[in-house]
Amino acid sequence: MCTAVTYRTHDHYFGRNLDLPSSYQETVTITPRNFPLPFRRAGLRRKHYAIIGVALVDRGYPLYYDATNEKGLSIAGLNFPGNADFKPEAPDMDNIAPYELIPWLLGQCTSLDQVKVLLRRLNLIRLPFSERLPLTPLHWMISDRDGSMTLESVQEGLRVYDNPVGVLTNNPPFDFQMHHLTNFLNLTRESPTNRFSPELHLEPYSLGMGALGLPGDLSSASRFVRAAFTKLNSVSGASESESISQCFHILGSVAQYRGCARAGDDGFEHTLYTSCCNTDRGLYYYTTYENSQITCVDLHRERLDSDQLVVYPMLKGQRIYLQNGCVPQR
Ligand SMILES: C[C@H](CCC(=O)NCCS(=O)(=O)O)[C@H]1CC[C@H]2[C@@H]3CC[C@@H]4C[C@H](O)CC[C@]4(C)[C@H]3C[C@H](O)[C@]12C
Repeated sequence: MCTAVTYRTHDHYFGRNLDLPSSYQETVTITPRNFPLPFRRAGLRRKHYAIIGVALVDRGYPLYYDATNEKGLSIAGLNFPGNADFKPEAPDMDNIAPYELIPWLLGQCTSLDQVKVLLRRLNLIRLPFSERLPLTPLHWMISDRDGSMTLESVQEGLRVYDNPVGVLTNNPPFDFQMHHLTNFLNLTRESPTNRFSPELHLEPYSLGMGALGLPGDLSSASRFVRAAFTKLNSVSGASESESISQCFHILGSVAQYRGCARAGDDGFEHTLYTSCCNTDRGLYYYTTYENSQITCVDLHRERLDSDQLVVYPMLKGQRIYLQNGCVPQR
């Protein structure tokens, strides 16, 4: 499963964990403004906003998992098995395949208001990218500087929710996740006082007891609550370094460690990468499961008027700073 979050200090940040048993060869991919973007049922778009994010490039097409455009609009796709339902083509609608949604919206929109206009005509269709990469059940968090929304194509149709938390995980559907927060309305960052019974003398024995009851497991419902609590109580300085550090810590609170959640015969769910994009400046930061050093790719260092994709492999090996010249064995 996955988690996406936004974080705001001086600048705006959009990040996600990608949790899977194994990777697909994803890369940090920049789609410049003149890269021709073919849409299977919605024509060819020759000019669009530039996009940076993580994608699998297949047959020359950027299959984005999460991305931000040069105007700071961001989208992440997360697994939504059993609930995502894509539709047959419909006349007078923008018929968009799920894998096309990110380039479709980020190519044309600068804000959530513009996205909302396009969503009125959007029909997410049951059209796979290829035989090797079939349809996968996704839902999306879409964010700009001022807010977030959740997009779910379910049996009843397209559901668009305001997302005042700025967090998305996986199942169940988003209206459940929001309502579920009610169960935790009593949690607090402050030290609690005894409300259990005036007949007993009960005192906290540790800091952090105001959040006793915050779910610690890796289920998507629990990760939603935990990421929300961590994010909404986050305090950090506004510098770039302090901001991204805090954003990585929020995502770290819901990261998955290999071995704790079995994923079928394929192995164990683990956080393949964590990203945090400064959406105001087009800086895409990431770490991987075995590389805790933060790596950054800058959208604005590329030739954004080009027509060629730019692809950076994710740096995956652990990088250890040898402070006194030590030589780790093996
Ligand atoms: C699996 C991932 C979600 C992570 C997650 O939640 N994992 C829980 C697994 S489990 O449910 O717990 O077992 C999602 C997130 C984004 C997705 C890609 C989006 C582009 C493209 C769309 C095409 O249509 C199919 C291939 C394609 C490359 C997609 C593959 C896969 O679907 C990706 C990686």
